[in-house]
Amino acid sequence: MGSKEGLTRPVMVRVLDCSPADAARTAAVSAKLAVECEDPSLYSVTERCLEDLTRDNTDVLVLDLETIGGESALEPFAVRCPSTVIIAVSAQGSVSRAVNAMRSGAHDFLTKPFSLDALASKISFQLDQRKPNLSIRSEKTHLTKSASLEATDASTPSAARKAGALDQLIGKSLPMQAVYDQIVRMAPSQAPVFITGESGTGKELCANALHKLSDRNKQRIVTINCAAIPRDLIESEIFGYVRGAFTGATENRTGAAEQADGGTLFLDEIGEMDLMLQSKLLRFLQTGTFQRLGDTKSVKVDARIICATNRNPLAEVSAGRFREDLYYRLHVLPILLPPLRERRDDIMDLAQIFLQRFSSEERRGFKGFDADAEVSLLAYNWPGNVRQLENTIRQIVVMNEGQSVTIDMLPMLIRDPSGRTTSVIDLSRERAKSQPTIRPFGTIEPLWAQERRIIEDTLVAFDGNIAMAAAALEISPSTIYRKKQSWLERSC
Ligand SMILES: Nc1ncnc2c1ncn2[C@@H]1O[C@H](COP(=O)(O)OP(=O)(O)OP(=O)(O)O)[C@@H](O)[C@H]1O
Repeated sequence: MGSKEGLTRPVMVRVLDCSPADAARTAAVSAKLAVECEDPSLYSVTERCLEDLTRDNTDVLVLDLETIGGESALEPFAVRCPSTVIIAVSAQGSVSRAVNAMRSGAHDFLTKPFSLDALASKISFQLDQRKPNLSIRSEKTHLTKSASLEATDASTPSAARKAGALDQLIGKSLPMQAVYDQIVRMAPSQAPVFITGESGTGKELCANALHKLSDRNKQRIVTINCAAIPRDLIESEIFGYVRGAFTGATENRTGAAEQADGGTLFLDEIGEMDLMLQSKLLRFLQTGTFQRLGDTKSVKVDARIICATNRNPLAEVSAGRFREDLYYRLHVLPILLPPLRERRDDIMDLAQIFLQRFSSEERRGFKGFDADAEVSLLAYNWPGNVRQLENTIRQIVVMNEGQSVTIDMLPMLIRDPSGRTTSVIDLSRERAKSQPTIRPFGTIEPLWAQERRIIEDTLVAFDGNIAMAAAALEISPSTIYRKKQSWLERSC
């Protein structure tokens, strides 16, 4: 078996098929490829395969759709190994199945039974597109570094950490190690990165690490939070405007896209962007050019796009709130940040580092947590994720003295075992029950006022943190911003 020019290590092929005979037959494709292959790994159980994808290097993954539960179950595979060639196979081939499989992350599709030559040719075509990636050195294999990674001297998560690019991200759990690996692999690329994850899971930190590890790090990363800016101002924030474009535009202003020229444009909470602006962003992605508001000239900009959302982007597409074509333009390199409750191994590491940081900032002598406090921190569900843990530890440090954090220093919400599963909404309902609002008999509180009370209660419970309150209420932060604005307007 010869080695193709440009490939510097054996290719790793994995096959997932609940029929061991089919899996073995498919795996024989490795003998037909014009590249050197390691012994293929065969799986009949989805979970085992997913585990190995998180841990080890994978170049080619052949997935039987009946085994994984259909094409909609493909996404976790694509998310875990964004640079792997994924070929979906199925005994029930149809055009719509093939299209759906490719939309969910497969690179190609074959109907069973297929010839090994057909499979080999599809794999070879895809591998040819990825030659540079195949020379990336992974921690577990011995490969040659790619030129761009050498430039930042951060071709592995541990090298990236040594170089300081991952310093802000704390957590050694397996899901976070997989995230670090994705960051390191995706950073040198020019393709857009799409980060998803609940509020407070570290999406902004992740975007900053991607920028720091890229060869664009000499230029700026410019962040626009689409939820925090009123909708009618987002366009001018991103694309800028010229004097006279609207009332109050007294001078020309460059937008975030121009400021990010040569660097990175990070569009946080992109799910909040309205459909008209989504079209303009799509045109910018397609052409690299845009017009400032009120201008007729086009501006050309070279900015790498990273975007993030705490919504489910595919559900937003289905609901018609997010353009499908924009989704596929942006969703090239996906990163999914796991919620804290799914990586409990990280809770005490994070808590300890926050405790040290805030003790030193606030001149307190805290050194650690006693056993009961630790048990409560570990048992709590953390709906506001790392941000909630960080705020909780800061609050404890500010409000208490001592060497060890004890259970009575924890907020009631976390310390009360019966409250561990109690949501903030439940708490505000309890509060409403115990302190009924006194209103004249027969009057009914208007809906907006009731809504305002619930939102304000939740904000109090989360120390005014809008993102966390929004997550607990299962609404978007922009809804809270807009409601606050409307209450202000009512009181004027
Ligand atoms: N892995 C982590 N290590 C250390 N700090 C973290 C980590 N993840 C998040 N944080 C901290 O939690 C807070 C929220 O992080 P960040 O803003 O990146 O989250 P996010 O997912 O972008 O939130 P949102 O969706 O609300 O914008 C920040 O103060 C950040 O420093």
